[in-house]
Amino acid sequence: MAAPGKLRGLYAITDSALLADGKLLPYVEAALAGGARLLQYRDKSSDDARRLREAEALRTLCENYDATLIINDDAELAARLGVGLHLGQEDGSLAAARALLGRQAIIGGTCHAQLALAELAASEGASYAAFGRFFNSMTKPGAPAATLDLLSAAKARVQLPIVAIGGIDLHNAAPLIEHGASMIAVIHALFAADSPAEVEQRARAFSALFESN
Ligand SMILES: Cc1ncc(COP(=O)(O)OP(=O)(O)O)c(N)n1
Ligand SMILES: Cc1ncsc1CCOP(=O)(O)O
Ligand SMILES: [Mg+2]
Repeated sequence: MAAPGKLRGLYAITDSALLADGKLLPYVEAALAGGARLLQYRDKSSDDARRLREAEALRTLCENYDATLIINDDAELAARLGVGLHLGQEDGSLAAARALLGRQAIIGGTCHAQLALAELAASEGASYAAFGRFFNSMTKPGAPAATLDLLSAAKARVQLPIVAIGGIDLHNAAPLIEHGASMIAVIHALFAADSPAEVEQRARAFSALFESN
C-alpha cells in the first residue's frame, strides 16, 4: 500500500490543450518543484506512441521529485510503466486494476458525489476516493456537483484518503481541506499559466494550504 504521506497535498493533473506547444515537461516540472505529490497524466488522445513517450518522460520527472505518476483511464499503460492509475465509473474495474498493478500501486476511483461509490471503491482495493466537481470547472463542466457536507460525511464513513476535484483554485481550496480532503486535484488553476515560474508559485501556494490545516 502507498505510504500515508504520499496521499496528502497537491495532486496536479495534466491537460493536453493547456500543455501543448512544448509546455508539458517544463510546466509539470514546475508543479513538482512547487510541491505536487501526485501527478496524473490525463490525455484523451489515441496516439499511443506519443502517450507512451510522454508518460515515460513524466515518470522520470516524478522520480526526480519523489512524486508519484498516475495514468488516467489506461490500466495497460500504467502496468507497462509500473505506475499508478485513476479510473472513472466507465473506465473498468478497480478490482481488476488492483490485480494487474499489485498491492503497492496507487489506484484511485472517481466517486462523483456518492458515498456508496466510495465504499465500493474501498472494497475493491482503491487507494483513494475522488469526489467532485466542487466548483464550476472549465475542464469538465458537466461533472456532477459535490458539496462540503458530502466531504465531511465521507471523512467520517469512508476508510480511504479523499481527493477533491473540480474548479478548485487558490481562493476556494482551504474549506475542502478543512472538511476532510487529503488531496486537492487541480488542472486549470494550476496549469493555465503564462510561465513555468507562475506554475511553481501556484503549486507552492496550494501546497502551503496543507501546512496550516
Ligand atoms: C483525481 C481525479 N478525480 C476524478 C477524475 C475524473 O475521472 P473520470 O470520471 O473518469 O473522468 P476523466 O478524467 O477520465 O475525464 C480524475 N481524472 N482524476
Ligand atoms: C477530471 C475532472 N473530474 C471532475 S471535475 C474534473 C476537472 C478538473 O479540472 P479543473 O481543475 O480545471 O476544474
Ligand atoms: Mg476516466
